Amino acid sequence: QYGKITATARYLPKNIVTNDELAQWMDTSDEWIQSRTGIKQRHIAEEENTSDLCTEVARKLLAKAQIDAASLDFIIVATMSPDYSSPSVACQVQGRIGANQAMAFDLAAACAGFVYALATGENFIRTGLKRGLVIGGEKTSKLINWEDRSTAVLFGDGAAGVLLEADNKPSITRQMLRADGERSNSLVAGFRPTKTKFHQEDDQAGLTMDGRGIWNFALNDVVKDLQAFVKEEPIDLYLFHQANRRIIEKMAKKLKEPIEKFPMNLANYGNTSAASIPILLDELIEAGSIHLNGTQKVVLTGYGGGLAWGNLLLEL
Ligand SMILES: O=C(O)C1CCN(c2ccc(-c3cc(CO)ccc3Cl)cn2)CC1
Repeated sequence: QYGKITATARYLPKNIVTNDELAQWMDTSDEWIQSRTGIKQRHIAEEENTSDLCTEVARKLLAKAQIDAASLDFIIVATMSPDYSSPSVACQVQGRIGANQAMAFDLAAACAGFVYALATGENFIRTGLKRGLVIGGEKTSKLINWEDRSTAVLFGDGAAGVLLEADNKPSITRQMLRADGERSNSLVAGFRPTKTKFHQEDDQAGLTMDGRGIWNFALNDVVKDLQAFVKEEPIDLYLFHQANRRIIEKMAKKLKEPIEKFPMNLANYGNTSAASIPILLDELIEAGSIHLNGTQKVVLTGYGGGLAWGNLLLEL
């Protein structure tokens, strides 16, 4: 048996912050942000934390699929911004929706997290589990250094995910998961300093990113592996992690594929890290661009902090 995506859902915190709003108290401008990133606005959670965003997604998935939480075998949450080290976000979701038969754990692969998590869910189904949730959820707004205009304007909060169920036909037909820890300082966030009787460390400044380094990684390593991954196979849609419009345009050019195959919604959400691909997937299904009738070849590509990156080939 194989995994089949049978429902998708997204949840965005209600507070929308426009570029102009940021420009009121940060030395930036709508013109700079839009021209360099393609971002126009982002959702920033207030009292809601990552577990709240992911719980809303789980509730929507159960309602859409008309299934009972107790019928779930697993819940995997991909996040770089969990509420706690323990309990995991996945366990918090499991308890809040009453999925008392589901094992549950978080997966940390930053912006490649959803691709890693969906591959992991697929592998559980191929080894016998029947049904589970795979969710990407972030509140990176709590990790960001809001004094650093080079990163604070890029990120947004949000969550989205899929219901994955056993089916006798394969639809996630190829996986490629990669990492390069030698470039782990390319995107750093969430350090917990030791402050004990035995050892004391200073706080770190909040999220830092080597933009140039990740830019080159995306255009070189990610593109090269993607070419090997798709080989000569005709692909209908490429759902890329929504980090930056200009980067995606350059990657499409290097792949010699028309930009129409690379849908982008980052104007509305900014970079939502592990949530960006499932938010895009849910919007495309809602808009009818993806029909879920097994006729389309869709590649999901996550890439970012770790460095971690990965591709999945879906026949949706
Ligand atoms: O134009 C400029 O000056 C700047 C140049 C640097 N930029 C970047 C660079 C890298 C990323 C990025 C981030 C992640 C993390 O999710 C993953 C993947 C990527 Cl490609 C996003 N923006 C912004 C505009």
